Amino acid sequence: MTKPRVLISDKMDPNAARIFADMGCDVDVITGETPEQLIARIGDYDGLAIRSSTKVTKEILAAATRLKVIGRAGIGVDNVDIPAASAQGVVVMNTPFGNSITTAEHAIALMFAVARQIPEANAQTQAGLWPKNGFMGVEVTGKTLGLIGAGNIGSIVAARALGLRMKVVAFDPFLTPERAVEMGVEKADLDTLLAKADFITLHTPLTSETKNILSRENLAKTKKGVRIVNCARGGLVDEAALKDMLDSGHVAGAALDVFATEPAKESPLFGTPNFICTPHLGASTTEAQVNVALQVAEQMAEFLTTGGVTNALNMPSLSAEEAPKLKPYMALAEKLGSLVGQLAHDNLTKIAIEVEGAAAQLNPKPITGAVLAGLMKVYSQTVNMVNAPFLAKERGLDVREIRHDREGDYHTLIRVTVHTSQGDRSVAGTLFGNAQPRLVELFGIKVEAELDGDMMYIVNEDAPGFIGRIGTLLGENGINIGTFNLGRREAGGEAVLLLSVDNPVEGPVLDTARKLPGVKTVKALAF
Ligand SMILES: NC(=O)C1=CN([C@@H]2O[C@H](COP(=O)(O)OP(=O)(O)OC[C@H]3O[C@@H](n4cnc5c(N)ncnc54)[C@H](O)[C@@H]3O)[C@@H](O)[C@H]2O)C=CC1
Ligand SMILES: O=C(O)C(=O)COP(=O)(O)O
Repeated sequence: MTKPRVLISDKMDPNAARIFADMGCDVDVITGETPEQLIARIGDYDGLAIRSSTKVTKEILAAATRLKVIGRAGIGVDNVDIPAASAQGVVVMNTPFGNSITTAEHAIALMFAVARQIPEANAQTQAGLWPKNGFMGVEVTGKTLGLIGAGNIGSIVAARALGLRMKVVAFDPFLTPERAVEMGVEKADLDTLLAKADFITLHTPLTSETKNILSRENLAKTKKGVRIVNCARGGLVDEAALKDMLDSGHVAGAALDVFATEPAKESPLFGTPNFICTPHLGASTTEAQVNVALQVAEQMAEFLTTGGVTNALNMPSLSAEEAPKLKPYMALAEKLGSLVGQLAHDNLTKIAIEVEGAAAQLNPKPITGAVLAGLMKVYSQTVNMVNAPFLAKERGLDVREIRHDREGDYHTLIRVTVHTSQGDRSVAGTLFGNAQPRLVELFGIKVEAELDGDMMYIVNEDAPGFIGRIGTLLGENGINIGTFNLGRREAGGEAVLLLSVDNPVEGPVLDTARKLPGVKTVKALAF
């Protein structure tokens, strides 16, 4: 098997490259390239490991024909076009905790730096000015910290602030009252926070809701003398309004680690008194960088070599332990989806995926993803488990997952039922020896067939002589039959024939087969 190839395109701790190599990947570290250079290169890689500098745009994804996974050594993934990656079937994963302590500590460091004007005092002292009377700071003890966003980083900042004997007021619509009590913070709405806070720190992602959350209007609602720290994402604070408020003295100090446009090589804020900044250094400690590098490389290599999925943002997790168990089920699910897609794909509005017996003990999401991927191969060459649920949703397909713990005739079963203009159609399959996918039911008729390679599907009136006739037709056209699977509703009723053939059955042979006496349907299938 050829090794998966991974590109590390942002500066990352060398442990990442080592882990990729140790876990069986070929890895290249090529950082600082232009988008054009990356577009020219990306087609050779199965995995792309990034931090925040590489912007994974639609254009880059379009050139990434082999790409299976993007791994973000860090938290924020706003530099990745996730809908485009999902549509293309590329898994996007991050490392949601590896740098949170470090980033929380940076927020606290910046809070102290603005409270005591440390950067400016340092600069003037080193310039030989000894400005002992030029600086008067404030204590943080007893002050109120307004926390916007109380997730992983916000919670750590809150704990540190409480340790510094501050009061913490938090605004986060998803913070439950119980969790607020547990954290020792007061849950508040945004206006209350703005009115109460002596310091405000931000810890939310940049979304349509949080963009400009500290707008000019909201900044005007803050207490005079407030100090503001943004270590989360540029765009949360209106930078022009912040400049005006610092100039007027309403805001006593501000510290930004992140800017609306990065790299921020110029800004009206630069040079403003009581304004300090760092170049997106929130995650830049040795500890955090080792954490995220190890984690992203492990997650990506595991996905590329075993199919295990951890911390993916566009697909359900699948542990390395689960992945081998699920693999044969996913193969069965994809084959059943594909069979349904090839035989009954017109006007599909609903699909139900039922798992029974041993299959019901497994994570249902990958099974559903595989059924949908098989089903939609009829429409799309690039569909896979990652993008199939998105494509199904886009098409308005109603997808249901049903679990039956009981065992029926088989110890494990997956049944796929679609609702078509002709009514419900159902196929079911099992695993022989827990490994070999087998079709066991086709549109209400019991059969037993391996779905593999080129096949032919025939529905006919069950009557003597038919099998001979079809055998002769295929033989005359040089088509060798591999396996022959027959099922029927009742003697003399409707019969289904599934043949595996050594080469595809072409149109003229299918047409002749359709004209044989008693034949209702003939179709070539491929798996
Ligand atoms: N400066 C840097 O180098 C770093 C920045 N970050 C950024 O810090 C931010 C926070 O990261 P985490 O705490 O790990 O994320 P998280 O997902 O654990 O927490 C985010 C919190 O924001 C809350 N939130 C969402 N919408 C909100 C809204 N409209 N109003 C108020 N709260 C809202 C969520 O409910 C959640 O609790 C992210 O943007 C991340 O990218 C993370 C690491 C390093
Ligand atoms: O993890 C995050 O969200 C960060 O913003 C850290 O960014 P970086 O990896 O330092 O470019």
